[in-house]
Amino acid sequence: MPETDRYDVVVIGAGPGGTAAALRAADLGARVVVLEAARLGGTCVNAGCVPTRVLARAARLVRDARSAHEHGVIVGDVSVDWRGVVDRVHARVDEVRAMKAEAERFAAAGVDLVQEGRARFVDPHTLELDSGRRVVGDSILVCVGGHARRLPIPGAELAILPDEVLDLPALPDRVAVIGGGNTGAQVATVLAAFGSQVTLLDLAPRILMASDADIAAEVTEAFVARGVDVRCGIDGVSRLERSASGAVDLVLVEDGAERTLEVDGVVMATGWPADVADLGLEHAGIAVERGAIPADEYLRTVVPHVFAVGDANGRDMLVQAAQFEGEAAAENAVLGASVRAPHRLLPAGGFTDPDYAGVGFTEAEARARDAECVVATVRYDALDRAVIDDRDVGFLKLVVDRSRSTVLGAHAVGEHAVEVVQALTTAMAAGVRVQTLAEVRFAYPTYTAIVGMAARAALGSR
Ligand SMILES: Cc1cc2nc3c(=O)[nH]c(=O)nc-3n(C[C@H](O)[C@H](O)[C@H](O)COP(=O)(O)OP(=O)(O)OC[C@H]3O[C@@H](n4cnc5c(N)ncnc54)[C@H](O)[C@@H]3O)c2cc1C
Ligand SMILES: NC(=O)c1ccc[n+]([C@@H]2O[C@H](COP(=O)([O-])OP(=O)(O)OC[C@H]3O[C@@H](n4cnc5c(N)ncnc54)[C@H](O)[C@@H]3O)[C@@H](O)[C@H]2O)c1
Repeated sequence: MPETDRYDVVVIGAGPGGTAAALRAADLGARVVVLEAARLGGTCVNAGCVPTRVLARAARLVRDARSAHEHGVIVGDVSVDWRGVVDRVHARVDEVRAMKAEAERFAAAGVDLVQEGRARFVDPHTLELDSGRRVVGDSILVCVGGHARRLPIPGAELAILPDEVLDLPALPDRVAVIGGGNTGAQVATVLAAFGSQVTLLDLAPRILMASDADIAAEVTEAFVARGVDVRCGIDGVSRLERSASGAVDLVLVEDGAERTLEVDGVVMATGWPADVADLGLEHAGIAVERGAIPADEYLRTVVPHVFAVGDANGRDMLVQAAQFEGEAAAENAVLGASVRAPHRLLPAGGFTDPDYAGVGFTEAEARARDAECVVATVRYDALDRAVIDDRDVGFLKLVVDRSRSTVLGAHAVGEHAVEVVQALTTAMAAGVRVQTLAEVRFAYPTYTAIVGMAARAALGSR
């Protein structure tokens, strides 16, 4: 007979969502176990945010080294040692993993950690691991995250997924990135900075569909200025074929006509379905919809003692959302449903070049609610610090209500755009009025000074 353990709360997955959930549930006095099939930390640390940030930093270094002569600094020829870049990524990931020390934090909180393979439901309260061990929970928090989607097209095996970029033996001379969401845009930025000729393809009419439309337009313009071929609104990618020269022929349909693009590599960044294929959700009575586990505002699935958190529920696929949802679900599981998602303020940003970020309503969302809302945009070329640094591409757009008192949304592109939006998120969380933001004295010369400029513009413009 396999061993069976009983817990108040069983957490599946130790990414940002599962880690936050387990620690919160333990904090509330529950007996908690975390089941993790792979490395602690989940997508974020091991394959997502952290490696992407290290690559983004290397890409900036290339850019800055190439333009150093404009500042009177002579650097000489700049080239990329791809193996060196990859080694650096792995080293930084290990450093961040060590810093996060989930196992130690679980032990200190009295949370059991079981790493005996993948967990799957055998009934609504019981999970079985690859080892055969069974774990029973009063509540089960499904924090399994997701994975990159491989398009179901002939020759798909000739493409790589975003986390496989680091496995490339060398940088491709010509590369097609399919999908211009946050992931595809970041992959495009990095490969372009490292010298690849990048074509970015998307079915959607523009890249970064989740962002404010002006953000997408500005990032697109910057990409094009750097030689990235951005092709949105394509009808589809039909197939990939190995060409006679050993390259890959990517066959796409654009404006109704079939075209072939010869490239040396293809990266598919076309979506992020939940990791549910082998989770046995059918044994718990839960159906998957559009690649995710449906959950209500309290993060409960159709089975009330089973919660779906983070990327697994397919809503806001961000670390900050997963952590918030993990804590909320833990409280709802232990204390009874009272904490709701989604979150009112969820800043998000992408580390392309230039950076972009947003919080709150986009202009389109705000106008759909009230066409008379006020929008003020200040461009980086009016910001002293951006001009001083020669980083004057970008803008901050502030969306405020028609009475010009409340910030409804903020969207920025440009150097340190994510930090600029973060500053506004803090103000929005504190309910700071536009008038107050306009009166704040910002240190000179700083990027965040643009917050005061935009607030003053919002008060002045009709
Ligand atoms: C390239 C890339 C860059 C990103 N950059 C950012 C960024 O800059 N900022 C940001 O906020 N977000 C970013 N994200 C998104 C972010 O990584 C995710 O939103 C976040 O990791 C979701 O956390 P999670 O806990 O829901 O899932 P995950 O982090 O995916 O963790 C899920 C865990 O569950 C485990 N698991 C899965 N199935 C089982 C099973 N059956 N049994 C046991 N264990 C299982 C997995 O091994 C994994 O450890 C990025 C994503 C990608 C792909
Ligand atoms: N910096 C960050 O915060 C960050 C970075 C990466 C990912 N993420 C999150 O992870 C999640 C997944 O992001 P993602 O970019 O991998 O996926 P996504 O679903 O956000 O974007 C996929 C893109 O691929 C396009 N696409 C789909 N099928 C296609 C096809 N056949 N041909 C051409 N284009 C096609 C879609 O139109 C879409 O623009 C998102 O929620 C994102 O917010 C966040």
